[in-house]
Amino acid sequence: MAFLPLPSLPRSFAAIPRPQKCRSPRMTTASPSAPVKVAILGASGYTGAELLRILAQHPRAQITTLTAERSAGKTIGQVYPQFSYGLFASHLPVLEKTTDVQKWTERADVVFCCLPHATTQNIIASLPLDDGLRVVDLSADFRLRDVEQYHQWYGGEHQAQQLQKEAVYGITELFRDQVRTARLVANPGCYPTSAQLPLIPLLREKLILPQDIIIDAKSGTSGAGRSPKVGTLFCEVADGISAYGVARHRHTPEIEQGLSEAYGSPIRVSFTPHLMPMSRGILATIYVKLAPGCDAKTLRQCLQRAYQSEHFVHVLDEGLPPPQTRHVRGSNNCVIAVVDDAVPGRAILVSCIDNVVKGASGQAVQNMNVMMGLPESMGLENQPMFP
Ligand SMILES: NC(=O)C1=CN([C@@H]2O[C@H](COP(=O)(O)OP(=O)(O)OC[C@H]3O[C@@H](n4cnc5c(N)ncnc54)[C@H](OP(=O)(O)O)[C@@H]3O)[C@@H](O)[C@H]2O)C=CC1
Ligand SMILES: CC(=O)N[C@@H](CCC(=O)OP(=O)(O)O)C(=O)O
Repeated sequence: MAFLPLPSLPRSFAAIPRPQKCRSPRMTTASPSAPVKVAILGASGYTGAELLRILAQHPRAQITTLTAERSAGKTIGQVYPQFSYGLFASHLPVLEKTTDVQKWTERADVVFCCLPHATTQNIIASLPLDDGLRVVDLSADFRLRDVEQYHQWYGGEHQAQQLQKEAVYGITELFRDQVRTARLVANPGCYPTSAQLPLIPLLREKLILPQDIIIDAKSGTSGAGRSPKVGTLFCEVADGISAYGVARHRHTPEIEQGLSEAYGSPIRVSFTPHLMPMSRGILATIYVKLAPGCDAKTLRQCLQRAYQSEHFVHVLDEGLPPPQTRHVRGSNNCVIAVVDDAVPGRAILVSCIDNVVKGASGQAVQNMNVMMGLPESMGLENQPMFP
């Protein structure tokens, strides 16, 4: 987070990309060395808290607004004691109500929206996007472009259908050019990030068949958010593992949308999420059918080519043990392994992320960096926490 004096200006900051349809971009009037003013809506939730942890180390971000619902009026240190110490804490504003839009948008260049699904679309529709405000939405409200599909999976009419069509889907490595000029980025879901990073390059190059893709994924309980629910109580989660949303999880259409666009025709997948007795992490084990003439080596080489210049996506060499959640914990990394299945004609991909970092707040900051013309890895250099 920015406490003056600010570090020297990154070269790329001189040419901040213009958002689409922007009438008066806020940052063009600011000095190039000015901090990027950030509002976090839903700061008292897990993804909001993770944004705070990341932005505390971001040299250009200045947090000007934090909002909450039940916790409005409190300091963030009263909600999360870890944020009550030191210089960082003394610069943080008190949590205010999200609904006071006029008041807080005047103090923001970028808004991170960490609110529950369905609540988000009304809030975002009321924001002055035409005035240059840039938004990264962490909820699912703007991820599905098809209005009918949204209705089918989330229920209710979408309240901002134009923005739903306009929003750019923000897996940064795969859609960087669109993210750069977007007014509204739909930050992907955690499971969809873990599945699409390995699958999309393979489907673009048609190295795997579009049929019979099976995604078996396991998540830590922070994925369910901080609001109390029976399903995430200690006794329900500890000492066991459970499948949930079997054959009907709302991330299925999100994954299918990305894979279908990559392949050029509709793809259906079998996707089963599981809840694990751990706080963070996603491990996705993905079973695919190889296109004629391909093997695990062909797939690995394709992924290594696709991600060779990327800071956060790492494709393991042959023979290395598959990634574990503890290898990415607290980092913005996605680590991928590719192996030949014992069954001829099939391969197995193992993909690992931290659900609240690359699966949510880390990717959101990565998108903000791209949108604001900052170095993409700024604030995201954290190494994984192990043990
Ligand atoms: N957790 C994860 O791993 C991921 C989550 N997401 C998505 O990001 C969003 C935030 O998730 P997460 O942080 O886990 O959720 P939490 O439940 O932990 O936090 C929700 C936040 O929204 C606020 N809030 C709740 N109801 C309302 C309301 N009616 N109006 C305004 N604010 C409200 C809460 O305030 P208060 O606490 O004060 O009531 C809290 O700050 C969700 O849409 C989620 O699906 C996306 C990817 C991964
Ligand atoms: C463990 C757990 O409950 N996970 C959440 C997914 C969290 C996430 O990435 O995404 P959304 O933004 O789409 O909520 C779930 O299954 O609904």
